[in-house]
Amino acid sequence: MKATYLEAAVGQYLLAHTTGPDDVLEALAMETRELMGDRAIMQIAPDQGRFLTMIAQLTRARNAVEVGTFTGYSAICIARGLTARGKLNCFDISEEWTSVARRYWEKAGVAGRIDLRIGDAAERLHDLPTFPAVDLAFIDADKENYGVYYEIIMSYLTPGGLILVDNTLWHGKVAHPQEHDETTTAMRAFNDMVAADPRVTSIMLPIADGLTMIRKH
Ligand SMILES: C[S@@+](CC[C@H](N)C(=O)[O-])C[C@H]1O[C@@H](n2cnc3c(N)ncnc32)[C@H](O)[C@@H]1O
Repeated sequence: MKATYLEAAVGQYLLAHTTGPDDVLEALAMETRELMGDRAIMQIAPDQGRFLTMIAQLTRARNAVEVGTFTGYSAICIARGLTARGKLNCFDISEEWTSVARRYWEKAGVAGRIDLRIGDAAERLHDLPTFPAVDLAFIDADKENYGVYYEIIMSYLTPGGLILVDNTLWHGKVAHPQEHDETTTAMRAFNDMVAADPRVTSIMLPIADGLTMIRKH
């Protein structure tokens, strides 16, 4: 369970009362555990996946961006929620991990709506076309660079567009000033920056490891 700040029974209850993943996502989660071992923890949780699809549907998103794709679970969830001719541009540094993603995108029937760019997202995000504007983004990569990705995506984001950011509670450590490790400090700085950003309205949701939803004015 990713919501480590919740009592385990409450976390299990919450998952049991959320529409679960389909067979393709279940198989992807299983293969990711088999291939990646401990690294499989990087995959988003099933309730987050459900949330991403719903948000894409509710916002009628057409042009989405994902930073941090890994084996492709969140990308499937976003792509499934896009409008009929919607596109998702994914960014990741790993050919190896995203080769699994490509296989599962085919199985999920969403390969045709996803473009994957391999390389450092801080550089590759600048390759995005300026039209159509981005209306939905998901940031789930190296935490120390969240601020960089946020600023680049903001420059492509349409007014009213949404950025969703994963791991913003960072196991609850951001709320404890005695925690000073590099990632906690980076995540705290990112959260403070978003909360003070006059360009946006934001809400931090206790879903999985913390998911912040940010709407550009
Ligand atoms: C937490 S995982 C993403 C999990 C994914 N969203 C899912 O649903 O399975 C983080 C990913 O960010 C990628 N990453 C790390 N640093 C990066 C960078 N500088 N640019 C692009 N991707 C990066 C890693 O290769 C890894 O696949």
